[in-house]
Amino acid sequence: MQIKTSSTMPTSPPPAENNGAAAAYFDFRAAERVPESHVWAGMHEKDTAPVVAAGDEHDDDEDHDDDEPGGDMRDGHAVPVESLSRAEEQAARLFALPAPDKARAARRPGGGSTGYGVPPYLLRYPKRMWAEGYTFPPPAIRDEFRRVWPDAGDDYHRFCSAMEEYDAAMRALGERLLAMFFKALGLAGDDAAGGKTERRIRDTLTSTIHLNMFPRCPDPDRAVGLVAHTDSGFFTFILQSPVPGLQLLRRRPDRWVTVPGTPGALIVVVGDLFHVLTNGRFHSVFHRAVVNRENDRISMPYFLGPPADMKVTPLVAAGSPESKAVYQAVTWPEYMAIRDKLFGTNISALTMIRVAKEEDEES
Ligand SMILES: O=C(O)CCC(=O)C(=O)O
Ligand SMILES: [Fe+2]
Repeated sequence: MQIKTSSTMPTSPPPAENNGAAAAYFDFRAAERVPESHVWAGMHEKDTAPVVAAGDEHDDDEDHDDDEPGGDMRDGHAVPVESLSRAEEQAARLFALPAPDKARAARRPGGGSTGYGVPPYLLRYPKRMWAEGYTFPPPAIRDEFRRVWPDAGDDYHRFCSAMEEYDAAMRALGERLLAMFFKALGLAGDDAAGGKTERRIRDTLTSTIHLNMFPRCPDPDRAVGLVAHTDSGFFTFILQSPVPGLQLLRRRPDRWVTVPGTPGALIVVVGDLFHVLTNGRFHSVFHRAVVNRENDRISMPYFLGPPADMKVTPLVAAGSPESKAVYQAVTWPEYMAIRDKLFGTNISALTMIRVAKEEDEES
């Protein structure tokens, strides 16, 4: 199945002052109601046109047939299910640890996003998400989680091995998907101009894992698991569990589509830098996570992107209708700096680096 999406910017709330003290997680387990600090009043109403079951979504005549989908469910992904379920099981064990154990791996000042706690960019919102989480680059797994399990016993080793196995599986999938995408774009093969670029991108792909826990919520309509955003890198894999919660934004009319809880299915979310790389032929997709009253939900998004020093330059296929690059070449940090400046506005960072009109641009 395919879910077509594109890159409208939904409304976002005004920025808040960064408040370090707010970085600590609230005790979700004990909550009998959603406290003011976590209430996103009006957010769902304003952003959510009726939520449509994804199964009703396949026919899509009003969309652009020649665009590639921004979000795509692939359940024939050939990733060993044991690798996925072992990682999920270990993530669940991690989140079930007592709060002080989890907090030992807290994000360090100046340490970027790595660690446990509210990521710096989420602290800029006036309200907190109904979620807790870890962020780490796979090479840091053993160091990071030694903080949670200082004795480096069996629990530590089981966790690290499961995450390393997950990393290897997702990375291999990322490399395969990259090859498929290049083929779909007519850029594959040794002779094509894209062949060299493909190899360079594949050989330098960087990755980050998020482990998100969205606890069940006494008033899910007034809380948000993760606010609407696009991922900024190339693409992200989000494994689906039986508990739904991921929503993708679909256009015309704008509405949030709930991805069904299909265990073992992987959603591929296209990020902004892949939008740039493909010169707008693949659209980055707005998505968010909602919470529910009955069940906790764990997600383990796996992000793939370029190294920090790589200029991402739009690939223009010979003989394709887009004969000119639509976007300026940017590195990931340059792009993030633009996104950062635009926080709290409804201006998309992609618009800021656009140098020519996209063929399919909405008028
Ligand atoms: O948990 C999900 O389904 C979405 C997570 C996500 O979009 C993210 O961490 O960037
Ligand atoms: Fe995301």
